[in-house]
Amino acid sequence: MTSLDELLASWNEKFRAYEDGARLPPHHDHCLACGPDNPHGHHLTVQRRGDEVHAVHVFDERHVGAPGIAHGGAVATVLDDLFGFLLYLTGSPAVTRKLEVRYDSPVILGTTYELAARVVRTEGRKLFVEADMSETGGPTVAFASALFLRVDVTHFDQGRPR
Ligand SMILES: CCCCCCCC/C=C\CCCCCCCC(=O)SCCNC(=O)CCNC(=O)[C@H](O)C(C)(C)COP(=O)(O)OP(=O)(O)OC[C@H]1O[C@@H](n2cnc3c(N)ncnc32)[C@H](O)[C@@H]1OP(=O)(O)O
Repeated sequence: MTSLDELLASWNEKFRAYEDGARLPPHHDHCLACGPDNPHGHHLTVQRRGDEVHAVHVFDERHVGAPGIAHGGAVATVLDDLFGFLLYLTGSPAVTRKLEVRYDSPVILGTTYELAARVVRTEGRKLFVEADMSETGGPTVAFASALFLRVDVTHFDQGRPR
């Protein structure tokens, strides 16, 4: 498991300019949504596309809610984490203060979905963000809006083992 000190050391490396189309780094190796070393995770991979971040994702049996359908919490996890990749573009860490998810249609396990997220407005520390998810060329199956608040690095010290 990556220690907090290792994460802090990687801070500057992660918050740098990324070329259009570049794959963005996971928040850390065990992040529930994007960490490659989390066996329960979604292993989300995300690219910068202009001012947006994009992902292609398939939910599997580990994230089942009703049979054959992704759990709503799993869908929210992925959308929330996708917002976390916008922070690489805005240049500073922030955390979710409020998240609202609209579930338009069931998200089917084993189906490929495309996700896109963007910042719609900033006001001081506040980032207002939106994301949508659909099959290629299809209608939106889930839409999320959120308020993220910029925090400084001491915020993450709260997770240090006591
Ligand atoms: C150490 C290194 C680590 C490096 C790792 C690698 C890179 C990682 C990069 C980035 C990491 C993020 C990865 C993303 C992962 C996905 C996202 C998550 O899962 S995040 C986890 C879930 N979220 C929380 O755990 C937050 C818990 N909440 C808090 O800690 C506090 O509430 C906090 C810090 C967010 C805010 O607390 P306050 O006391 O500073 O501020 P207040 O009182 O809430 O208000 C600030 C402003 O916001 C407005 N506000 C609050 N709620 C609002 C609402 N619902 N609508 C509109 N405005 C609202 C308020 O009215 C106020 O506005 P006015 O400044 O007065 O203008």
